[in-house]
Amino acid sequence: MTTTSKDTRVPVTILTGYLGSGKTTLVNHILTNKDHGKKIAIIENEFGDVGIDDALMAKNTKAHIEEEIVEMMNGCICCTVRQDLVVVLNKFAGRIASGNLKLDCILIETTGMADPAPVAQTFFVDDSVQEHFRLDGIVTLVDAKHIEQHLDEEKPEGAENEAVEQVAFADRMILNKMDLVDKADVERITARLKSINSSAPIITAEKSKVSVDLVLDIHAFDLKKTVDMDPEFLNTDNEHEHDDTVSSICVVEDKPLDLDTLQRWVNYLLVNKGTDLYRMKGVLNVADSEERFMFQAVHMIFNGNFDEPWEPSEKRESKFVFIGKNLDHAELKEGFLACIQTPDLVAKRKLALRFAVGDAVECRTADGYVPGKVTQHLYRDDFMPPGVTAPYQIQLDDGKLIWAPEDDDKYIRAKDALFAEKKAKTEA
Ligand SMILES: Nc1nc2c(ncn2[C@@H]2O[C@H](COP(=O)(O)OP(=O)(O)OP(=O)(O)O)[C@@H](O)[C@H]2O)c(=O)[nH]1
Repeated sequence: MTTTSKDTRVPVTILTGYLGSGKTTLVNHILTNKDHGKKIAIIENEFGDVGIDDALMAKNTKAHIEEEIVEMMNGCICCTVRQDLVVVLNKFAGRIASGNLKLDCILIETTGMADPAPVAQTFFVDDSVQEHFRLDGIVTLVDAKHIEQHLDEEKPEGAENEAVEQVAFADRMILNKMDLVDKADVERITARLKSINSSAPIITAEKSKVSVDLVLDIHAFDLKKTVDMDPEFLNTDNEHEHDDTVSSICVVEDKPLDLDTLQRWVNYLLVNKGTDLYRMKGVLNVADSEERFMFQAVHMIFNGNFDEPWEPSEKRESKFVFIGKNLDHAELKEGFLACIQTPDLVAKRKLALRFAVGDAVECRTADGYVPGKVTQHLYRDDFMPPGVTAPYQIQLDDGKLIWAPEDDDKYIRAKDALFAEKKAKTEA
């Protein structure tokens, strides 16, 4: 079947792009932008065993989705769950045929590790899918900061480079994260993308903000062009192989995590493992917080914040997904579990502090350093931000109770430190 102006089949967009390139951000943008007036169904696919994208989707986004959103988890859409895609599409077709659903388009968000070709193939080899749906275009998100690393990656014998495939099969590319690169980078990357795929227009964007008309219902997929590029495109026996040095690990844990320990550990990972750790995502249950901690990292770039409160009906548990190359699963799991706030961990944190309860100290206040005594370790009150504990509570000599945000001389130091310092200098 070919596309004609009378074609009433529902257009389907395949949204692809490497891990962390901004696909979910684009879906959020489309769903919260009401101006396009389109009724859109989203089909989501996640690489790991644990679904996180649904939780990462903003509440206001969800309000626009109604019941159409479908999340398909556990695996890769281009391999194991391809048949599930056919089932979901046929379910939509049934609802449309019975008048229960009217859709202007469908958006399939693939995993960052998916090869878009086998997903696109579904629209030409499955009769029922072909009858009701038309592949409108493959839109590839490109992370301007990290794409070169992924295009350059040497792959094991026989394995495909997914980042290259995603660029090669694109009908349109969105060169995203413009805020993280300069003009020279953009020129170099654009030339590189064009050398792989000269026909797909490249749109630059920040935070995946592009006009919806440039992405949906664009009539961009061209079967002839695709078969010319890849003569095996329609061959259903053509197996593709992923690079199995890239893997994912998911950890789910219901005991609350210690924010301070978690931050130190994540910092360690970003600094020491950021090259091979392509992606981290988490929805975390942090001790002393009624709000969920939402967590995202792409290589060394990290975003994390407390978000909406846990719903009363929601299970307070942490879900953490890591995706990367040559990951040491046992080490990551152990590192994560070491962030659980146990009595031992709390005792260890107290032991690591420089001053004991009762020690005479000086604290920096608006009036300079003021003397006082440590009254409590790991202090917390309701006025403090979620999850945060201060290393010390101190009673100043005038009776006032304050807390020190860090165990650092900038905030708290030994009593008479300045005097001792001056004395040492004079003696020297
Ligand atoms: N600095 C910057 N960050 C961005 C931009 N667009 C998206 N991000 C951030 O990049 C991270 C990944 O974005 P997502 O939209 O979740 O990426 P994704 O492609 O859906 O990720 P996967 O589904 O894991 O492959 C998030 O922390 C986003 O906030 C951008 O233009 N600039």
